[in-house]
Amino acid sequence: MTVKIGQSEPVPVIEVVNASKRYGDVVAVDGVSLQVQAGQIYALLGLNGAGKTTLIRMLLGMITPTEGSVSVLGARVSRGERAAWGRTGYLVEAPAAYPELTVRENLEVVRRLRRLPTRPAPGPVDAIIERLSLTSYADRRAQALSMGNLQRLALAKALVHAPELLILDEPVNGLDPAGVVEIRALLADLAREHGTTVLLSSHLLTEVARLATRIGILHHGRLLQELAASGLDQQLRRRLRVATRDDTKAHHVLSTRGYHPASDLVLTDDHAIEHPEQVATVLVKCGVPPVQLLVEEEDLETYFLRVVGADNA
Ligand SMILES: Nc1ncnc2c1ncn2[C@@H]1O[C@H](COP(=O)(O)OP(=O)(O)OP(=O)(O)O)[C@@H](O)[C@H]1O
Repeated sequence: MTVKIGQSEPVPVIEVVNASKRYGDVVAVDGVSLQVQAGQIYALLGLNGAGKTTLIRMLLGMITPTEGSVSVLGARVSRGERAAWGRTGYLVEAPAAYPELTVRENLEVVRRLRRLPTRPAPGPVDAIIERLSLTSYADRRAQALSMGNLQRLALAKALVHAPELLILDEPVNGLDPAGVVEIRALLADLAREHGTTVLLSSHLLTEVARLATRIGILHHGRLLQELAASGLDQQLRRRLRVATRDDTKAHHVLSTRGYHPASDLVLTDDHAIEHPEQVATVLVKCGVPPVQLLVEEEDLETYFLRVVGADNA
C-alpha cells in the first residue's frame, strides 16, 4: 500500500514537521520531525512523560500543535478534520467499552458507527472476534472482562474496519506474556500480510525491539534518536571483562601494552573486544594467565537509559 498524490512520489503515511506542544511552561513535544513509511511498524519509545501520548494525540487531531505540522495519509491533520478517520484505527486511552454490553455488542456499535456492511459472512465483527481470540468471551459483558481481554477488545475496536494505519498508545499494557506474544504476532502479520502501517508507543525497549521495524526515542519531548530495529545490535556497547590471580599486575601489563583497562580489568578498547585471544596471549606471556575472559554486551534497557541520559539519575 502506498499513498500517492497525483503522479508524484509516494508520500509518507505519517509526516510530522517540527511539531511542538506547550502547556504553559511545560514543553510536552519539542520540535519533533519524523516520517513513517507505508508498511512500517514505527515505535515511539520513551519514559513516562516523554511526550508519546501528546504526539499521538496530535496525529489524531485531538491536540493542535503549538508549532509545526502533522500530516496523516496525505492530509494535513487539524481539529475536526475527519479525512483520515475511516482509514485509521487507534487506541489512545485506557481501554474503554460499554460495560453493560457484551464484547460482540460493543463491536457491533463500532461497526454501525463506521457504517460497515455485515456481509459477506462472517462479517467484520465475527471476523475480528476470531482474529483477536475473543470467541469464548464474545457474549460476556465488558464489565466482566479481565484487563487483558478488555485491552484485546479495545484493539478489536481499532481494527474492525481493517484500517490502513493503526495508531496505538502502549498497546500491550495490561496483557499477560501470552497476550503480549499474540498481539505482537498480530501486528507483525498486519504489517507484513496486509501492508498496514503501525505507529505505537511504548516504554519497553525489549518489547519494541521484537516488534518494530523502526524506533524513535523520545525524551523530554524531543526525538533524540531514530534507528532501524535491525541496526540496534550495532548500537549496543561491548566490553571485555578479564580476571586473573593477580589483577594489579595484569592491570600494569595491559596498560603497558596499549590497552586501557579500568581498575576492575574491564576493557573497552575495540581491538581487545575483537581479539580477546591477543589479550590472553599477552597475559600468559607475562605470567598472569587469565582465569576468565568474557565479552559482555550492553542489554537493551541499559542502552535506552544511556541514550536518554538517565542511567545515572
Ligand atoms: N494537558 C496537559 N497540561 C499540562 N501538561 C501536560 C498536559 N498533557 C501532558 N502534559 C505534560 O507533558 C509531558 C508529556 O506528557 P505525555 O503524556 O505526552 O507523555 P508520555 O510519554 O505519554 O508519558 P506516559 O508514558 O506517562 O503516558 C508531561 O510532562 C506531562 O505532564
